[in-house]
Amino acid sequence: MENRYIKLQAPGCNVPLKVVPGHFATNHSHINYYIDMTTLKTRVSEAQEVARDLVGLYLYNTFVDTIVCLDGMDVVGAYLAEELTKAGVMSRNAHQTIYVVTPEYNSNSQMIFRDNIQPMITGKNVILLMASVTTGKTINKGVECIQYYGGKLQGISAIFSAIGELDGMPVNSVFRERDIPDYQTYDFRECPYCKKGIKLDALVNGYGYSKL
Ligand SMILES: O=C(O)c1cc(=O)[nH]c(=O)n1[C@@H]1O[C@H](COP(=O)(O)O)[C@@H](O)[C@H]1O
Repeated sequence: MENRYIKLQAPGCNVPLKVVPGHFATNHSHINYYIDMTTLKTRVSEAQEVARDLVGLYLYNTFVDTIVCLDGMDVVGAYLAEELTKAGVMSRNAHQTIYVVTPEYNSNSQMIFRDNIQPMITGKNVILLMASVTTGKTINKGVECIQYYGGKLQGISAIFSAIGELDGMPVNSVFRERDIPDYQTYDFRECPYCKKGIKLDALVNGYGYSKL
């Protein structure tokens, strides 16, 4: 798998998206490309570039108090906070600085925030930041969690998103479906690869992949 990477560019973005064609299962669907975000999420120069691209998608009259990171997006989240501040996006936090937090998953796979983190969500202007979005089901869980704790959702951002909006809320992304030629996502019951008896190459989630 490591040798099958294809690097794709998006207009205005200086870092490529690495994708691997094949047959993969996420938590919510089967997909024909694994999108490898490893270096975009962990290499400082790449995370900074992604943050610079994402900041342009926010209006300067938006308030941002907290960035909730899923999919291991904390490094990008910290740079996004810095870029938002540099761009003049305001925070209502007492110390004029943005919080960057990650929810915990409980034993029922629900996203939760402990008591010490809840004040960074309740009544705050929140951005949800993800690595990749395919069906939007993970976004729904994140939004449910933010709203449960009383956060005010101001935006959703991702490095890659196959959808442009969810329930009227735009999903801002550096890379879109059109940037990956022939990107397909299937309900596992309808997956044409499975129907042809083609085995899965790997299971993928926000941490990475495990080959099968
Ligand atoms: O389906 C993805 O977006 C996805 C593609 C991929 O190549 N790798 C991967 O881990 N995913 C994960 O699938 C989840 C999003 O899928 P949806 O819930 O279907 O939008 C996120 O947690 C992604 O990290």
